[in-house]
Amino acid sequence: MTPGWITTTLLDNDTPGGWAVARSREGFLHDDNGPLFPREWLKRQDLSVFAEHGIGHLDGEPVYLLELNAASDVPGCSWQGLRGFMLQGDHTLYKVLGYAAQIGTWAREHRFCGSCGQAMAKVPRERAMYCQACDLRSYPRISPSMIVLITRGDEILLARSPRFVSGVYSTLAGFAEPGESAEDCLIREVREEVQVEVKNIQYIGSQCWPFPHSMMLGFHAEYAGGDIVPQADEIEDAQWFNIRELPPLPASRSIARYLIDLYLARRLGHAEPVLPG
Ligand SMILES: NC(=O)C1=CN([C@@H]2O[C@H](COP(=O)(O)OP(=O)(O)OC[C@H]3O[C@@H](n4cnc5c(N)ncnc54)[C@H](O)[C@@H]3O)[C@@H](O)[C@H]2O)C=CC1
Ligand SMILES: [Mg+2]
Ligand SMILES: [Zn+2]
Repeated sequence: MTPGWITTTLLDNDTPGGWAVARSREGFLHDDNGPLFPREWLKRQDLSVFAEHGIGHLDGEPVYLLELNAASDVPGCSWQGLRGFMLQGDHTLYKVLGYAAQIGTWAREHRFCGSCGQAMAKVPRERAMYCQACDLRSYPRISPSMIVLITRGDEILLARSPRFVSGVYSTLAGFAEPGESAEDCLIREVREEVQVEVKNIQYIGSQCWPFPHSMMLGFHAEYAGGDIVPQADEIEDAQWFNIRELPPLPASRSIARYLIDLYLARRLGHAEPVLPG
């Protein structure tokens, strides 16, 4: 048995047993033991199953996703969105659910060929959908996004979007566009969002962000010039904050929070945090 969570495409839906998670628009089903259920038990519940996907092995046991048409009532269980599992509880289980969500969404959105419109079929032993007419394979979509902490000595640049929880400020982020390097994207996003120039861009680390399919690439950059001008509509407010007087910050498991905590630790001589993958 290999411990931990390993994704796979090798599972056969006709082989009984293993664990299963159930996902609807309301999130994942869970009870007091969490979101993993014995698969055969789950399939006996009154669920409207849209698709079933073998997704991986957890501590050597196969795990399947039951993608549902709608949330239904299962006695003793309730539904919780993926963000709730990200914020608290077992991080490995959150990784299982994050992968399940991305596979479920992608498979649902790639039932038909984007080129000719015919039905696509699952490719055996590969996470891909295939159109025979076009000889076209569609793989799960991952959207690279840059996220950057900009610093100026003891000050850090944080901003808030109108979508954030009230009071919370975070690092700047944005999606890569075709034709850009990671650095090009970072420089463009920072210019667009606050009209500031940066230098000494350093890659720090990455995080899968399955909301719905981002891959966050985290950077540190130093301020090089310009006065903050927040982008209309996108940025409600942006400010330089002294590291000793910070506003409410993003959730502790996010890479945004990690980039901030890492800089604080280095600046103040504290132990460095660990980035949850
Ligand atoms: N894990 C973390 O700590 C954080 C993650 N994020 C994530 O980073 C990503 C980018 O952040 P934002 O500032 O919202 O992006 P952004 O600054 O690029 O603005 C969002 C806009 O980008 C466009 N867009 C949406 N999906 C896209 C895609 N797949 N490719 C290209 N453009 C797209 C839309 O017009 C949308 O309104 C989001 O997924 C967000 O949830 C943002 C901050 C912290
Ligand atoms: Mg942004
Ligand atoms: Zn086609």
